[in-house]
Amino acid sequence: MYGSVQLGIFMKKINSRILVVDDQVEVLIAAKMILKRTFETIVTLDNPKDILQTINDHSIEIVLLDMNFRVGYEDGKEGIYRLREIQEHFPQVKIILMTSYGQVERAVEGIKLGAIDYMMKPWDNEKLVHTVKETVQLVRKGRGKTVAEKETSFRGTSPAILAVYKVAERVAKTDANVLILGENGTGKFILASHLHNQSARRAKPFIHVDLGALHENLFESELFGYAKGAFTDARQDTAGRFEAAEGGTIFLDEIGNVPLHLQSKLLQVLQNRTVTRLGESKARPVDVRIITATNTDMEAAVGERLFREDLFYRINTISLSLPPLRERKEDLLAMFDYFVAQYADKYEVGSLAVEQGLSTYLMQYEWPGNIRELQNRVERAVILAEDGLIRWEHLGLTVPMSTQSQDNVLLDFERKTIEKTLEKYSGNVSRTATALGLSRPALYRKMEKYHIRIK
Ligand SMILES: Nc1ncnc2c1ncn2[C@@H]1O[C@H](COP(=O)(O)OP(=O)(O)OP(=O)(O)O)[C@@H](O)[C@H]1O
Repeated sequence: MYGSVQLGIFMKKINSRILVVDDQVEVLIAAKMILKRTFETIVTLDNPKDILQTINDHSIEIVLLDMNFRVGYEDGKEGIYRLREIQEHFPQVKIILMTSYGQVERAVEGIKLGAIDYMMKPWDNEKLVHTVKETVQLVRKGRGKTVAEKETSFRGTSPAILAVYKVAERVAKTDANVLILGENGTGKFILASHLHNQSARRAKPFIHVDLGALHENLFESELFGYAKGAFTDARQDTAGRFEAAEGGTIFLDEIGNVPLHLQSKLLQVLQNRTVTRLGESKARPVDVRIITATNTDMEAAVGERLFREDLFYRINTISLSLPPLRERKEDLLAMFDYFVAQYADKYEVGSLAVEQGLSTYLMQYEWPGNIRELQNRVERAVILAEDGLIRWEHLGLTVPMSTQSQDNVLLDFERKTIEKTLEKYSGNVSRTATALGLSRPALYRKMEKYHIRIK
């Protein structure tokens, strides 16, 4: 019943460039056969010495890297060496390690060094494809971070964000379905992964599915899986994302985009806690926590009958609303500094200063793209900054100038900067003045103006 109509759709591959490195040619052939069904470009290599050149020649995004390349040297050291080499030259490339029985410790060492994941050889085909798909998503979303890094993300101290995270801490421990609301770029993904990481399910998978990016025709097979022969291109039994998340959490992003006829299928899964693969009649139980997110007004969508009310109530046991950045401006400057430091580190540009008065403009701007926009603009600015100074024009923004409130923000910023710098230099006025690019008398005048005393 899922025959030829879907053939064309299933032949559409994920656009990604993947390199598999292993000294055993059979392994390369097998990996290529499996991966090429799903991914666009698969390059294989049996000599690790050519890795860097190959990554460069094919603009590789993901490397599946064996850990041993010579008979008699099976301690995984060479894998670690190659991992470091790739990271040094191509820090944006994501690496999945392939390891044999008995070498998990070495693979874990690799994860600590920044590899995204590891696969045991001989691998399970479904898991291989699944892991690579997850990594493609990380590449796409620019989130090639390890779990540890995600946890260190900047949260802020504004009442608006603290309130959300206070509820989140309580909710995380439960299995309640959570609906995260918020404009694009407000940190919904970060919050969802935080909920998972704080839950008892943390050691199990966290599976992110962007329903907004998922073609309607792929919805069922992707989420629920399919049996061999269910449609022309279904060459083997394949688990869907719900099964992949077994024991863990599934994060259904952009839930508001699911068309009505598919909402009922989703509702069935949520109600029965079972999934039925396409082409099968057997219902398989799944133990999965469900977190959803959207930037659409769900109540309005329910009112307009675009979203099923029963499904809405089921996903909405608890809802958490992330404030837009313009409503948490208390966090803006600290978050700006956080991203500057992060990108200065990434691009190895040393420490960067910020043009005087820049914070005024930052505070004036509305940030319609929220944290993502701030992050992207800072990245751009760090790249464009000259002589160690970030200027307004590096951000590529235009904002009207010179109102009373802007002046106040500017003064406030200046006062805080002086206080912080004095603190940093333990009240030493000469060193503070030098750090701020002021003469000592000028600094004293400003300290007097702001009533700053040395503690
Ligand atoms: N608290 C935070 N600390 C550091 N970075 C953050 C924080 N919140 C969000 N970001 C960054 O901002 C960007 C957007 O965050 P995220 O993807 O979680 O938002 P979103 O609401 O899921 O966006 P969208 O709705 O567009 O998918 C990401 O690159 C993320 O790393």
